[in-house]
Amino acid sequence: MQTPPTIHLAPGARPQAETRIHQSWARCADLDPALLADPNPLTRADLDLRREANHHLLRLAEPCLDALGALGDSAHSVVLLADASGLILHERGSRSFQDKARRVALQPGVSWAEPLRGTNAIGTALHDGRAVRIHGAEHFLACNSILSCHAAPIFSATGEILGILDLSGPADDMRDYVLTLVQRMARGITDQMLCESPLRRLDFRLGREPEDDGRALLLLDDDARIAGANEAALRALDADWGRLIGTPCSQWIDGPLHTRDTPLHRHDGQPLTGRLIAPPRAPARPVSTSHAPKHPKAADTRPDARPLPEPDAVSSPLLDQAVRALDSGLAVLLCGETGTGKEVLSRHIHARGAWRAGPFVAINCAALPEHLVESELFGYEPGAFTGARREGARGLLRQAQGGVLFLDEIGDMPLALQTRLLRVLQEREVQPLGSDKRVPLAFGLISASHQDLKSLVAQGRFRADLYYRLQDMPLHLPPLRERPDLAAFVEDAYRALGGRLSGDALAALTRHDWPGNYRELFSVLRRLRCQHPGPVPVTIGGLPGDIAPPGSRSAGPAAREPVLPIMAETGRAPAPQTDAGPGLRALERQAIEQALRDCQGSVSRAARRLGIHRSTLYRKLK
Ligand SMILES: Nc1ncnc2c1ncn2[C@@H]1O[C@H](COP(=O)(O)OP(=O)(O)OP(=O)(O)O)[C@@H](O)[C@H]1O
Repeated sequence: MQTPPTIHLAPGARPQAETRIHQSWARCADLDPALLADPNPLTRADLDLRREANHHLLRLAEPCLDALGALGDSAHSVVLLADASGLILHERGSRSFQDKARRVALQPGVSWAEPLRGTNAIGTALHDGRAVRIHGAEHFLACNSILSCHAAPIFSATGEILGILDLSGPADDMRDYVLTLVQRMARGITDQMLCESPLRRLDFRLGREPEDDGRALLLLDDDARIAGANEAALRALDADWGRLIGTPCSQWIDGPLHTRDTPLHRHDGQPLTGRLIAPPRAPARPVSTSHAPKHPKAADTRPDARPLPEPDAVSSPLLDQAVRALDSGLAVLLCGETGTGKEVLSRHIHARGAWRAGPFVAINCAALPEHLVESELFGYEPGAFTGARREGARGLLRQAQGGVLFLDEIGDMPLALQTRLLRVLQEREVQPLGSDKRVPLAFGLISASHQDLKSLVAQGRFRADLYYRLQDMPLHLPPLRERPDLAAFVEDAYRALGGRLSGDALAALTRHDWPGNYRELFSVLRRLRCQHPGPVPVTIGGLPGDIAPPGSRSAGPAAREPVLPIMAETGRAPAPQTDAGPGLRALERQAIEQALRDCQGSVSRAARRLGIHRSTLYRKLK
């Protein structure tokens, strides 16, 4: 163990700073010396990927890095931006000090998390979630005593640490104002994030006179619930993010909210002044349906008239996370097997989030015709190429302006197109074919894939930088078989169709693997109900052959009922029918006619009830 540090408290510094540094030393006491001695910087390519993964933070921090970098240059210091794990992403400032800092691995590509570098400003600020200065011998590693470092966490609007801003200089040149400056800059990055949110914002301050404690900002959703806050707002309301987020604003602030400065009151009667600020406008209005794309299978800009299955215990927490992320400008990536509800969830995210006034544009990247892909996505000017529409085309990306762009099956996007898409997402601008103008884009971005994008990246089939750009908030939709409440879910779903299941049938349905997930389950249940329209519970013998265990199909009275050979929309071939016989066609016909009668002749509804596509039903009716 090294000698405990000498604490250099700045004049006016609070004594707990000393305690915090001692606590950090205590945490570091058992660290592995090998880890500390050999910081291994990331390769350039890996560092680029980490930067890409933090592109949102980098874009917001850029002006601060420039401003602090200029200061660092004149003060022989460096300014550093680290990600939420403590890995240094960027540096600016004095070249001569950068060289010195590199000797102790204070450089991009190296993590300064406490477990790897001992007590230090970046790692300790990250651990404590609070700004800190670590000066000279306060550093756990003796080699770092040449440094005087000031670091402050950068918070998201809901209180997660997104990264750390740090200004480090030589230990013999300690300046007291630097920590306050770094902290203000870090808070400024959070404020910028709140100001860019597509939600309404309440700018307020304690008292009636302007003060110098920074603007208190709250993001409000349409129900006037608090969706985000900065640190000044936490101080002004004497609250923390955990208590504020999701609660009605009226629980904390009394008084009418206006777009001009208005006297308000804190819940304990303290006077406040505040005003509502409208969200930044999207650069263009949402499109009308008359601009619907030529390839309806590849893209869908029409509102979906079908009612969405309501979020339940499994999808609700995912929905909350996704809405929060999208509203703070992050890209959401939904991963999950086919039929796990990725599109359903994305439509809910659109309906609940701040982009809901705009369109929902779903693009199936697997179905985009390759030769038209560029023009369909990016749009074109009149006469841009042979065969182009005379009036030109806006392109699907612009159709999503002010709304949500849903890139489904993103793993199937051709590599060349990935490069172009990446550029558009980085620059937030699109240049239609044949045009020299760039059009700014503003929309919430949700992507989805049933494939493991990481392994596609490893195989060179998906661009790593695009992957990181799409997955600010990666969410996994669990397959049906992982639902802890699967039995109750299946039973309720069948009851909602008006039928009942015996215990053994329910057990078999619960044991089934459901490779087609919800799509397959609902298709099977609808088919089952069609075969067993009466009130008698369906027994295991009545289940399709691939779901009932071998031998069970002859067990009960329902076992004699044949299974209709209607192909379920699971994307798989129908299971082998053990009891297929000459009467099957007649039975199928009977089921179809019954469904049509039940649905008053509506082919669409009958097809839905039978679990087949409308076109399949038309074919069978011929
Ligand atoms: N939680 C749920 N409860 C009931 N039905 C659901 C649920 N989630 C999805 N579904 C239904 O399952 C079907 C598939 O849903 P969806 O298209 O959203 O899945 P997906 O993951 O996007 O599928 P794919 O990867 O094949 O595109 C839809 O008919 C949808 O209504």
